[in-house]
Amino acid sequence: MKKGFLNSGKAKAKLSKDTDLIAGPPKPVRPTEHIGLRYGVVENAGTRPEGYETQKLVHREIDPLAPPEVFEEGTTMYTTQPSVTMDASPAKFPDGWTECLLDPDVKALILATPGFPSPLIRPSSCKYRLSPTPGKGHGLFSTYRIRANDLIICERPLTLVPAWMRISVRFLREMTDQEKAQMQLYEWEQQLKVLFDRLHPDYQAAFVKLANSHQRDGSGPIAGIMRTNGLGVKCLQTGRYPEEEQRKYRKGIYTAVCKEISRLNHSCCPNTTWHFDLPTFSFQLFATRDIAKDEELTISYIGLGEPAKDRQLALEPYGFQCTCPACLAPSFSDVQRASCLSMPVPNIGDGLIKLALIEEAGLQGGNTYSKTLKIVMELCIGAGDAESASTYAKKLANRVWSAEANEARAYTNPTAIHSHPLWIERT
Ligand SMILES: C[S@@+](CC[C@H](N)C(=O)[O-])C[C@H]1O[C@@H](n2cnc3c(N)ncnc32)[C@H](O)[C@@H]1O
Repeated sequence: MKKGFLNSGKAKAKLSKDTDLIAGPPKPVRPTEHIGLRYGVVENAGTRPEGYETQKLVHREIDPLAPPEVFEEGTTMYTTQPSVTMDASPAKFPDGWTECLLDPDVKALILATPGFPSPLIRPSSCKYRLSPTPGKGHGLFSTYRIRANDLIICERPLTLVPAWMRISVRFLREMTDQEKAQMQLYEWEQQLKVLFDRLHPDYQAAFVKLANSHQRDGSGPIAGIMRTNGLGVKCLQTGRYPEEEQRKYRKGIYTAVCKEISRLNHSCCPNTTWHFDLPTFSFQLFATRDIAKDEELTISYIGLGEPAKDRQLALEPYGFQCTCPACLAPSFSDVQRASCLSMPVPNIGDGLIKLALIEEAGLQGGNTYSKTLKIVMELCIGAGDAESASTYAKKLANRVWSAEANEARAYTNPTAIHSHPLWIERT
């Protein structure tokens, strides 16, 4: 679409879904940092202090192809990705699309991704069902035996929004911190409502069916569902935020809600893991070990290296007590986890022991397992054993979700190992 097109009568008559909106306050308001989101039961949740003025957001239609530098600092953009026409329906576009709230430079990054938007990579068949699960609401269960590394689900999220956002709130002098936090949640909901209204009715229906563990902390209904079901997307970093701010405030990280994958319950020994694939703009869910028919599929909502009591603390916003095997036997599993994850790998034998111990702890979906496989592969190269090195490269390459898989793909046969820098160095 050409610049200026949006002002033409033709454009107004035929508003297409690739017409983006930007949101911003009517006059400059000093942006405020998140005070920190509360959860659980918050007193006076959802009430607005007397005299509080709701921020009126101004939405403007813009040229969807406008470069990021034309936007004012602090502008966020409502955009549909991949872009579809107004009459798009899930039946016509089974790959689906996502309603996004993006920083303009992140939208530019998505559009510049080689291959974007590629069609979804579909698993050979549907291997799961949604069923009630005692004490956990609903969950996903396998309908077939699933093998380790198999792709189980591939889906585009319904929504994608920043995990951290500048939210303009006109604070009154007498407001307490609690009230300020409540007003941020209130204003956030107003912005999310615009996004929700852009969803296709079928997607809206799927969204409102999802769990909400934030019903008594002042989160609006849309924010509550996002806080309960959002999966983190870290690959949309544009270098705008320093690393420290990314870690501390989750700046530059996005959170996405899915119709299917958001139905997965948590386990500290999960049997699946997921990865966001930018070219297809989709989440891919993989089995991290063999899964029996009718077993519940689980992911981890949190980091798994910490002791059970810290993990439970991190799970508090989700409002449940974890009863996975590791949490039921913390005195054993805390030691088991800490020792296998920190075990040094001076030789191939120790590497193989470490891999077996990580499997025993149920942590084979994690980074430490991939990193150990890589070290074992490199130790095999050092020992001049191209055959074994390629076997471990193959295992690594099959772990599509891991950061190391891409590089390993080049070394999955013994001849290719001869082109590995470490092999060249030793010969
Ligand atoms: C992302 S949703 C998962 C799907 C949800 N069970 C449903 O019915 O749609 C997260 C919510 O599921 C429940 N949940 C997830 N894992 C659980 C677990 N291990 N034990 C108990 N409840 C769990 C909690 O209520 C949590 O807030």
